[in-house]
Amino acid sequence: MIDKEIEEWNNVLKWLEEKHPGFESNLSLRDLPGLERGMTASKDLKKGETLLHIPSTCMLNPLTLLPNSLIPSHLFPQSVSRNNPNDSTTPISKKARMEKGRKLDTTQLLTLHLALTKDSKNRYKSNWKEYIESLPKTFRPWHPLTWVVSPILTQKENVPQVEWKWFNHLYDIGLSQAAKLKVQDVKKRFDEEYEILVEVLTEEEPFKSQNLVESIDKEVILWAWLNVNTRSISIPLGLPSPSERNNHTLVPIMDFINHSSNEKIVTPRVKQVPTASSRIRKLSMSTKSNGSKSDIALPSPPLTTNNGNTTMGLRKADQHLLPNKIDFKLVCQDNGLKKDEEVFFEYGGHSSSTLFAEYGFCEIPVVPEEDGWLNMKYGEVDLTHYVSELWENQNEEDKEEKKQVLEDIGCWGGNTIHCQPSPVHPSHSLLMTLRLIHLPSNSPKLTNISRGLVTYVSPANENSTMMTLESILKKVIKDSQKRHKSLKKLVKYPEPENGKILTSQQIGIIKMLCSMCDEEQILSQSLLERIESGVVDFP
Ligand SMILES: C[S@@+](CC[C@H](N)C(=O)[O-])C[C@H]1O[C@@H](n2cnc3c(N)ncnc32)[C@H](O)[C@@H]1O
Repeated sequence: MIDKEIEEWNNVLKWLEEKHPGFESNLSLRDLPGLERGMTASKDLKKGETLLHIPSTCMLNPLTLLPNSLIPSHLFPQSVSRNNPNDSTTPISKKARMEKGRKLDTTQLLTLHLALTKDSKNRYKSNWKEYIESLPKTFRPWHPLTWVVSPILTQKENVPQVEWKWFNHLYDIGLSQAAKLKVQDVKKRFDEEYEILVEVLTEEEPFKSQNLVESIDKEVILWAWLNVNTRSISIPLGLPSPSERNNHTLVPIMDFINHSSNEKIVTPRVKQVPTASSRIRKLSMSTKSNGSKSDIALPSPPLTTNNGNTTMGLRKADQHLLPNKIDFKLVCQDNGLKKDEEVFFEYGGHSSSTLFAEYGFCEIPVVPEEDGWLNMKYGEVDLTHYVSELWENQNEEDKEEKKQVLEDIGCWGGNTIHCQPSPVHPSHSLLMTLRLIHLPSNSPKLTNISRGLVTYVSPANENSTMMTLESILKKVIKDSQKRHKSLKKLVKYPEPENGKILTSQQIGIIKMLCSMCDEEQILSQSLLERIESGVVDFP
């Protein structure tokens, strides 16, 4: 197994070296049993030395795919002007899709490309074959999306039902309401994309005549979709909004780098630099570049990017980045790297529950004690579920009016508590939501609140707000302790009906979920103590 992975890794390197001039790497694959696959320094490296240079030609996105694909070109996302007012993030109905002419966004197109490589008759060969073979082979059983997508349809492929039931049960008993909401959100996105791709396979030629919908089943699409969603990097491709759905790419090698938010160990952010050959062409071009500064700095998920300072000796005026002519470059951080030290970068400012729902892991502090959690850069507890319960008790008219006010001041949603900047505090949105919940119907203060002129309502309102926050925090702690206990029980008493000892992977996942309980309890307890000691002057 490990030999196979090393062979696949060597094939990718060979492919990059032979077919993609400009590729440079000082990274090696770390593939040890029990450890997450990752990238390490191949030798001692000093500040500023190149860790990795990935040419634009080897990236997998609609622009590189268009001349190299059997997917009909009319399905590709259209390169139109930005900020098209008709673009929307709302999914459109099948009828509307047909009337407008079917188009796939980048996520869907890349998912389709990966899925087509699994055609049993091998009709869809990919120029990225070596890269695709290096991708994770399956996301079952560890990615939480797979815990809520039943493998029933794939029984023919012998996906073990017993294992799925165990993970589905784990989802029920081991996830906080906040994490469940986020996993459900991922599922909703997957279900929508799946429906669209089935339509494409069923109705578009040549897929329709080839009856491809039979050979590319849901399990294949799930595999492809999760690869795209857990591994792509934002980049300005000049494709229409919503940008986070269109302007991203798969990037060989770079997508083997794991996440950390620890500033002491992460490399400087990924730099986007002009593809070497594009510099000459670019200087003689009179057309306007699509790569404005704001495009380049686009911080959209899954992985953050930054142009940093452009390198390659270009003058400031020449620093345009052209879609499809952008390389990625990683350079060594200030304190250098020792040979075999792991290389990380930050995927984005994500909380544990977001990392878990989207990528299937969460970050655990080096010292997983109280201080460790309180010092995490993105430490957070999401109270949405508890606030929604209170919100439901408001009368309908109140709800509408207050929701509008919260939207006006940008405080609708975001009911979280945070540990940075220290000490633990509620978000402004959470405070404003609780203050409004305690505001009498038709209060004259609503107008000034909606104009952003007033945030503090009255001592009595603040008192009620703090009491509610206290009671929510107590509930969070209680629920989290209960969940922690159930998780511990799972490890202690493995499933009686199959009598099997848990695998190390199952135990690892339970430990991760227990850590998320620790984070919830430590942050909530810390805020509770602040409130109980009389700190009520939150801004
Ligand atoms: C972009 S890939 C990184 C490479 C990946 N480890 C691999 O084997 O191909 C993202 C995935 O890596 C894993 N990952 C990334 N950072 C991690 C971390 N700090 N701890 C555990 N798993 C991590 C998660 O499974 C995530 O979905």
